[in-house]
Amino acid sequence: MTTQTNAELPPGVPAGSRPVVEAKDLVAGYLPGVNILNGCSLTAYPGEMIGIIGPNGAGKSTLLKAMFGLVKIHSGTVHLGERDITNMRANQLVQMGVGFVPQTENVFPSLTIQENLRMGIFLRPKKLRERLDAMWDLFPNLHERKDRSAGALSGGERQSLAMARALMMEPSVLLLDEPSAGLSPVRQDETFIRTRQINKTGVCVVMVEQNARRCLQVCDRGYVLDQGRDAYTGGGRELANDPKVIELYLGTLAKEVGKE
Ligand SMILES: Nc1ncnc2c1ncn2[C@@H]1O[C@H](COP(=O)(O)OP(=O)(O)OP(=O)(O)O)[C@@H](O)[C@H]1O
Repeated sequence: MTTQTNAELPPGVPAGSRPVVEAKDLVAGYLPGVNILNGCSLTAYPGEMIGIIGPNGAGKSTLLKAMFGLVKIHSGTVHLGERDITNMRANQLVQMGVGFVPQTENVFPSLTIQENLRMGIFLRPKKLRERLDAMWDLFPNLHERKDRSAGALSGGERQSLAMARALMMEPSVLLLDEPSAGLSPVRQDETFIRTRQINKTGVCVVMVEQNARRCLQVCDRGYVLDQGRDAYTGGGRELANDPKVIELYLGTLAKEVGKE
């Protein structure tokens, strides 16, 4: 893993901090000989909330999946703290403290809310009660409906449940793939606020988002991916106002930033 001097740490990250998770120079893809990531790097420090944005097909979801062992990494490394987790399997990573919430099919629709949360911690059943209580505190709306089937939930509630399920194992890093996708603007806003609350409980969050402007507003730092590489990185607001980033997003971010 890279040893960073304090001078290289992002603004706001306390001196002496070590990365919680670090992906370095990832080359990865779904099919032999077809790379989607072409040398992509990302570092998240304790307490950070990181946004990954970029044009369609840039490889944002692929980056998260590669970090979670769902896409084969051909070269480059992923570290969780000091430990090399490159190409480890997802079930191992969950045990080690990596949570992942996919964009779709992220709950068991035929199970109740409470049963879904139980599934999230079947590897550590002794912690069930304590973690359930923590989740009811964080997501009181889920508690009210704990015996309701997950299939009957609205999009926003389902997204909350998916996050809660991933949090049952007390991950040190939570990877979220487009948590606001398909939600109304109000529900999107709630999702961003909720995600920030989760982050404030001490979980490092790395999220892919289509809603680039809102994502950059709430995140400490962002990465802009283009063609499988991290083209730009910086503070959230700094990136949102960066002409180069705006240029890459002509037609999307450019218009939105112009409204501010
Ligand atoms: N399961 C898969 N098998 C083969 N190719 C895939 C698979 N999933 C994604 N891809 C390809 O990988 C490329 C990057 O996809 P990815 O979903 O990572 O992009 P993205 O930046 O998240 O895009 P979007 O914002 O549209 O979701 C695309 O060309 C896509 O077609």
